[in-house]
Amino acid sequence: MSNVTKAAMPAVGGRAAAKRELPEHFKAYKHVWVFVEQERGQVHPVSWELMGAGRRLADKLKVNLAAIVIGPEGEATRNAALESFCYGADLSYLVPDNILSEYRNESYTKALTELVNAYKPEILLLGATTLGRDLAGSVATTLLTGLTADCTELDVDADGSLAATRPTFGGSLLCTIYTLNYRPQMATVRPRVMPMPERVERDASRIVIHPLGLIEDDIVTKVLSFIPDRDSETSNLAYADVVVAGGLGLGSQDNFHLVRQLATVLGAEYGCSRPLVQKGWVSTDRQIGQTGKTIRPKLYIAAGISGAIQHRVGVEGADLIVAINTDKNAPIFDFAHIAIINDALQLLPALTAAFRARLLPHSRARIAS
Ligand SMILES: Cc1cc2nc3c(=O)[nH]c(=O)nc-3n(C[C@H](O)[C@H](O)[C@H](O)COP(=O)(O)OP(=O)(O)OC[C@H]3O[C@@H](n4cnc5c(N)ncnc54)[C@H](O)[C@@H]3O)c2cc1C
Repeated sequence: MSNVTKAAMPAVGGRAAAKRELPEHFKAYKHVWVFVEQERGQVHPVSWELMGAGRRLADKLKVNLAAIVIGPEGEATRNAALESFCYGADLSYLVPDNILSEYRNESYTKALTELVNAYKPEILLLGATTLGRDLAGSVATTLLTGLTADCTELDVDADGSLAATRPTFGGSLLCTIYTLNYRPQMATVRPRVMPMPERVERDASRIVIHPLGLIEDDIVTKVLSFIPDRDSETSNLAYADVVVAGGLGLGSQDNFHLVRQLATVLGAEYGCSRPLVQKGWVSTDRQIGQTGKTIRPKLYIAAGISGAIQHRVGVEGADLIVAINTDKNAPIFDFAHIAIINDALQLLPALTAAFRARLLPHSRARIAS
């Protein structure tokens, strides 16, 4: 509704023609906010990644960066607010209330929209996690403002507008989306898309505690108990230092064990391209790419993966990409740092044996000492 893409702009006048003067009541909207996502006392690292991105935007706009911490009363919620200063916050808005113990859309939407209406940020960023996506959508529709989901780049234009860039047309194009005439300008970013800023020990400078005027009877949803997903803790793919992945070039589900074996020897996580998930060879949480996980490992080994754009966007933040492919013209060689033109079915077991011979004596020595 309120979002304008470059592609949809009128030919004459460009974006400037689509921008009207901000309505008077939006002119007071200032500063950049990052929603600090925490559940059961654990802050999701995407929140700190967003603090890094938010800091850059706030510096460009010469405004403050605020961390938004919503959760139950107690140390964990307060610690999340304190920690936000170490990742660059100038101030933190804290809504501590036991009604917020478990995430529920109604109570969190109420808390965040109340904060926005009271303190008026011009930019509001959230992680594109399950919780963040749910919350961002309902906050944007409640506030009747624009939301750009799954951004890969955030910047500020010369006129101070948020330029939120994301893949479109199945990842083959990037489009930059503006929320010109509404506030706040909202965006979500997936974990690992933005680099993690360095943590610098800093004292809390300013915490604003905002009381939430909500009682349990006002909330329709009740949380009876929390049962973690059996598989939710099995993969740390997005945050792994070393990732080994396989694609259709492996030829069969049975051959995927070659990827797992190398990953085990390297102490790495394993992943795959989308077709392997679609074929049911590998579980969904292992998919890497635009519609899977974004990774930023120190080392990424891709075996039998062609390097389609939708895969590339999920891996190009890796420090070192080693690609194994039989086709010397495979697109993955356009962005891999080391290209190995070879049969993955032969090379993967050879690499596993070589690393096992080199690494295992060291780990045995470490265990013994
Ligand atoms: C909206 C949308 C979203 C998508 N999201 C994602 C996503 O998140 N992640 C993703 O990965 N894809 C995604 N895709 C799919 C993507 O476009 C590609 O189809 C997919 O990445 C291809 O997977 P692949 O590289 O495993 O297979 P292929 O493209 O078939 O490539 C197989 C490669 O293996 C090589 N090969 C063959 N035999 C061997 C061998 N013995 N040894 C070594 N190499 C060999 C071949 O030369 C080839 O390069 C998406 C597509 C769309 C339209």
